[in-house]
Amino acid sequence: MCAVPAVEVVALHRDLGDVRAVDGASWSAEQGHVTTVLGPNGAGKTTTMECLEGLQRPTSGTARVLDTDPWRAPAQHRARIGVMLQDGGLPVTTTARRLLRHVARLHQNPADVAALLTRLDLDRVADRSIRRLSGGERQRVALVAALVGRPEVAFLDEPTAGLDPHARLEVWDLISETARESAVVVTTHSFEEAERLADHVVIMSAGRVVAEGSLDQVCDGRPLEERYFALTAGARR
Ligand SMILES: Nc1ncnc2c1ncn2[C@@H]1O[C@H](COP(=O)(O)OP(=O)(O)OP(=O)(O)O)[C@@H](O)[C@H]1O
Repeated sequence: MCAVPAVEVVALHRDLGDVRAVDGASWSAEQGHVTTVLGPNGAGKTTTMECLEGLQRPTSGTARVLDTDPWRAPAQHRARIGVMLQDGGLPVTTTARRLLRHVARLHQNPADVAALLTRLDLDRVADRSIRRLSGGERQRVALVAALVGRPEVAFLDEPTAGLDPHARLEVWDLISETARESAVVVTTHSFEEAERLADHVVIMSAGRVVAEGSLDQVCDGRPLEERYFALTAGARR
């Protein structure tokens, strides 16, 4: 018997006005794996993620998460999913600690907020309003908010963009640990991040998937960076 993948995208199209943001993409992500999605600006990564998060409706094709259509999913489904959006999307008048305790209370079996704050070096700023945090601090709060409910699937849109090297290591460590029990899907522009984290790699270009597989399969004996440039040459839009 073949288990259904935690995340499945099949022939996904998404038109936004006269732009075909996603153009027939198909890929999947498994429980217990970090799947990294790479691709040039405008390749359709965020649009695909938003279809999987139930924030956008596919024009055609399917996006399924835990064998459920995210667009029509009930609240119980959403509680099983963690989402970190590219622009954070955090309320700014509350403190990180209050926000994260609130999010934790929405879940049945949350992780320990205090331990996560310490782990991501946020203790010092946790009682300050989010408005007064640095960009990198906010980003780590957004990551904790996505993971505190111990989601079965986590979608992390560029989780380490702009983080300092210490913070990046802490975040990579947390993502790898999370993936022991979940499916984690990470969009990134960092080859280093993909090489360190990925069990599975998807490369998108101009709305399509141009490569998918393990790092070894996608790289085929060459550096990821070299493969990426060869696969996406001329496709920026
Ligand atoms: N609301 C919108 N209306 C029209 N076009 C849009 C809209 N949102 C996104 N697009 C276009 O859809 C395409 C895919 O955008 P998307 O944000 O999915 O790319 P991306 O791969 O996430 O890029 P980046 O690496 O810059 O985050 C781009 O050409 C973008 O300009």
